[in-house]
Amino acid sequence: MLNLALGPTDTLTSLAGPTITKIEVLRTLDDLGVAKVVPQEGTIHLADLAAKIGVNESLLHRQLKVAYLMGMFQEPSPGEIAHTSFSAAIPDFSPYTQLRTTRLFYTGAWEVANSMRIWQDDPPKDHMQIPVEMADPQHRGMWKILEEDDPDERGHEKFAAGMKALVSAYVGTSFTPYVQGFDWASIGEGLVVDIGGGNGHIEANIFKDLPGVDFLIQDLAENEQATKELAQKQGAGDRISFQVHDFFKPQPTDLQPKAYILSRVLHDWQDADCVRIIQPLIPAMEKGAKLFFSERIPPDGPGEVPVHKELLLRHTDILMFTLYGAKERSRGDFEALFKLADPRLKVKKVQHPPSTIFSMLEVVLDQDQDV
Ligand SMILES: C[S@@+](CC[C@H](N)C(=O)[O-])C[C@H]1O[C@@H](n2cnc3c(N)ncnc32)[C@H](O)[C@@H]1O
Repeated sequence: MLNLALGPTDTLTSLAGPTITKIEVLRTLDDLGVAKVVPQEGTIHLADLAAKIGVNESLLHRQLKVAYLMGMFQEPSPGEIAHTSFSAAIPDFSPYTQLRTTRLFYTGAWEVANSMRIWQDDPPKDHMQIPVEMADPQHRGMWKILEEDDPDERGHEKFAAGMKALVSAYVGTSFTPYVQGFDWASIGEGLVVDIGGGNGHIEANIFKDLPGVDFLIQDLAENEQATKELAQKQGAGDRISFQVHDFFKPQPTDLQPKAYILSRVLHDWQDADCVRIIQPLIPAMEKGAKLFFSERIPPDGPGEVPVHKELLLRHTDILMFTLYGAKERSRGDFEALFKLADPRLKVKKVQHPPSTIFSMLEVVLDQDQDV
């Protein structure tokens, strides 16, 4: 509707101009911590605000004047700055805003067209065809850059915080879809392993709802301390533990988990890598373990979900290509992928909880089927 009202040229002018500026202004004000200094109730004078964050008053005012047009902050009387409900939400979402607008993500986006020109084979012949890797002078992968380039040496910690902010934003303060979206009743008591579980923020928020279940977070060593600290802080020190584990390697045989969780892991990887992540889980599945996935699942066909929701799903599909040469997968894509990993893998249930953009997918091994 808006495109029709504006016409093609104004739509393009808006996209290539003000739309980009809006994102830049959000990033700038977020980076400066403006939303934390503006009081939740009442106002703060512009001069005081500028002094508190240590910037020039008139430069700040120019950024704020764009922000007002987005419904972000307001100036109820000249020089007095107050929150709107939108700007009040900025601090909680800040880790994701900062992650999504980092140099790393932007430089990758610059290379998407170049990557597409040379990406003729699927899977590609070498990693150099991935946009982020093409943009990096040393052609490092996304996780390596994250680890090595963060000025505070906290790249992984910041990434995990971004993931937490994203989940919290969609489901309010609760992680309910992780509790309601999987068949925990069939698990009863025992161990559940979260593969690529980051800093364990999901378990730290659901363990109280699942009294019989202990969780083991497996991830890269960079996430160990953060997981332990978070578990302690939430009073889950005896329920949530951490194991450094590369998910391409065989699973430790002594664990015998009731289920594995893979939340937002597969969308970072191309099909062949996903197969290498799933196959080490088959021995435990032959003993009854289930797989619980949480992923964005775009529709197989048009019109299956509302346009605004499909846009949220397709936006990360492009992002996954930019960062990893990977993708978001529809239910059909997942079924084809599981078949590739082991033909006995069956999608038992897919749930699309209304309160989140993420879907919950349960997969079991059909032991009666011959491989
Ligand atoms: C997109 S994050 C998802 C984090 C968490 N599961 C969530 O839903 O918020 C992907 C995770 O995979 C981890 N990861 C990347 N490569 C890995 C590897 N080879 N072995 C284990 N974990 C890895 C990252 O450190 C990161 O925590």
